[in-house]
Amino acid sequence: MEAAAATANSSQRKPKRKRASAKSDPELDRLDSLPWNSALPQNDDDDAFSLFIGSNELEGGFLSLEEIDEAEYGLSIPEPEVDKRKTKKKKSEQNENVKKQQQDGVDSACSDDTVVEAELDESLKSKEKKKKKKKTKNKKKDAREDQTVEPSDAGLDTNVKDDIGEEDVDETEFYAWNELRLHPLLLKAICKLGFKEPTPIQKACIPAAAHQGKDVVGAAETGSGKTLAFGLPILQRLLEEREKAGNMVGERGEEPEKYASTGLLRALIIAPTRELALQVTDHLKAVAKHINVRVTPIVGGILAEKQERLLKAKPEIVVGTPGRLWELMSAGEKHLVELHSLSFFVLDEADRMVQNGHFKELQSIIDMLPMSNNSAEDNSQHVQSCVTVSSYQRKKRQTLVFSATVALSSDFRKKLKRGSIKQKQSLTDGLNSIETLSERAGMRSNAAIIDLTNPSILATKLEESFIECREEDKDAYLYYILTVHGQGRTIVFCTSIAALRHISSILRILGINVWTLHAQMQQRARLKAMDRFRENENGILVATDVAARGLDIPGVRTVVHYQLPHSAEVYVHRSGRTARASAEGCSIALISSRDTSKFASLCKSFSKDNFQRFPLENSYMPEVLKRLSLARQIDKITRKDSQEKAEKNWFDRNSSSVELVTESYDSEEEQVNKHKQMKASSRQLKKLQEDLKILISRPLQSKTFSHRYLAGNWRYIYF
Ligand SMILES: Nc1ncnc2c1ncn2[C@@H]1O[C@H](COP(=O)(O)OP(=O)(O)OP(=O)(O)O)[C@@H](O)[C@H]1O
Repeated sequence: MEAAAATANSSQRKPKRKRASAKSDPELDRLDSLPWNSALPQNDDDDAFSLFIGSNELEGGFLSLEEIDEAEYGLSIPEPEVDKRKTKKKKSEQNENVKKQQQDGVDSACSDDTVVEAELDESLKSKEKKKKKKKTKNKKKDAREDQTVEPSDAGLDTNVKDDIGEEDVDETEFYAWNELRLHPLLLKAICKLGFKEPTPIQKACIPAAAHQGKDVVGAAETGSGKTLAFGLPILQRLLEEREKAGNMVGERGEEPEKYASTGLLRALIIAPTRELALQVTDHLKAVAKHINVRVTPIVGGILAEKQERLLKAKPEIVVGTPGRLWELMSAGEKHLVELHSLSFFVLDEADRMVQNGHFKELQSIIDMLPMSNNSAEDNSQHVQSCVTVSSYQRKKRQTLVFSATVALSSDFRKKLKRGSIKQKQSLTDGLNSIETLSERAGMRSNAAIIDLTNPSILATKLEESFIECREEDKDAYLYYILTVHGQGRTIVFCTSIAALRHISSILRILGINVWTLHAQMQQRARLKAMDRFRENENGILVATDVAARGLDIPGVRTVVHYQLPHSAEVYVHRSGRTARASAEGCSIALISSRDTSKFASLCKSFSKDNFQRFPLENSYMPEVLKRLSLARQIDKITRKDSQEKAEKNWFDRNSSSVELVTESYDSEEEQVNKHKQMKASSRQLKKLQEDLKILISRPLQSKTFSHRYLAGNWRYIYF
């Protein structure tokens, strides 16, 4: 049953439902017969001065944010500190202007904020007065209803008193969201987050996913807001169900549970890494701030008891990694296997999950989803829990697949039309793995396929550059970038943990504090590194590609490819950690002779003949190389010492475990020599450390300057 998506601001006309050819559902018929009652005050007299300032009237317009909150949800957003009369006048002029535009057929969603001062005629004023009286009456009536209709467990927090901070919120800045017809409580959170307009991927995906009930395949550059492009439709659907249930309860005085059962898993979002799953959770919680929806991460590294406790709370939305999710689902975790009420199945960074071996787990998870092309009744036969799933909660499940680099074959839609894939279909049957997963997840042939990736796929404001150098000098050029160029947060990407360990050790010896992130770290250490990096606005994170995908850390100004990645996709995701949400950012690749072929294919895959050279000031390099020479010697000695200590400890540990009495087989003379060597190297280490300390105590100066004290004043002498 393709139920028409109701909107929070619908017009009086009840949306017509498109009835599927299948036999009708008495329950749905009963629901259909009920009078449709939008959640917002209606203006009965059609020619009344419209309060709507959003999309065209046929679809129902929008109240402005503060009118919704005041009129409907008992929220008081204080007017900005300006002359109230003027604001009122400006607003009614705005609405008058919009009404005029609507009559001219102009889409008022893009109504011009600088409304021309129009003369407000007497009739409008009298309508305004009548409207005001009616609105107050409505408000009282709705407030009464609110008490009876919206009980707290329906999840709408109707008495949110939110300090949006009137001085910094000009509601006219948020009109761009009107066209997406999102619920006021979502708009409220968006407004508070300061998101002035939807990003292109959100504009393109939300109508299809939230109001047309479609499956979506979305691809857009990194940092373009894909998380909310799938997150907002999920929350919108839950709010609409609850609101509809609330209206029904108002009409019939029954329990809301009957219409909008809570405690069911409604959305399952799968992300490739723990960090990304936690980040998606945070983003969703931020926009779900004013509604009672539980969003829970299911990732490795969280204690099993904690995980069980979280699931016992029966979250409506679960965000997890494939491994951990499958581990719990295959163990029969109740909340995760009762999927009959699932309305959304989301794959975030879908191609990454396929690449790094999660394909099997993903397929197993998908194979547990009830087949989405059954009618509502068939699903109900699979209901294992005692809680019935209301008829509109049994709407078709929507599948949303997102990434910055989703590669779809041109005839993907045709393949979808071919009907569901044979269970054992191998990957070689003309479907790539994303398409296979999408089809197995029940993606329908009318899916909205939205690819906003620009030819280079990279963020528009990303400056890409490279530095050519010797492999052994990469650490020196990295030191230069961090000390001379460095501004804001920097992420340094390596492909190997050995390289990561080398440069993080060198940088620490040079007095630069770095955090590291790689797959061999314990979960707790990884999360701590991420937190510290986020806390420090000039933080430096040295990471392997585990951090490449999806991580959204604000203020990352520079990405350094210390070692080039193995694929163009990984390069895109690495570089996408900066220049997010239309911010500026730069990515710098260190290219040695080993990297030339990889670099050439990278340039080819982005159809770029070459990246721009990074504007290096070579005059700094002599000083830089001097410091690096000392640092490398110190690193070599300390590494050798720690290796010898580790070997000795290992030997002692193992010999004591087998009660073997150990004695040194070195001769007296050898032992004396060893001791002398140790003394010499510790003296050398001390000397090197002192020399380096003097060097780094001075700011890094370019070699072209020589400071001389002359006749009581400083004068620079150029060589
Ligand atoms: N409409 C918006 N206006 C401004 N900022 C937004 C908007 N939507 C999301 N953001 C912010 O933009 C940043 C990037 O969002 P998000 O992580 O969803 O991008 P993404 O496309 O998923 O990136 P990636 O491909 O790296 O996963 C986040 O900090 C998010 O809070």
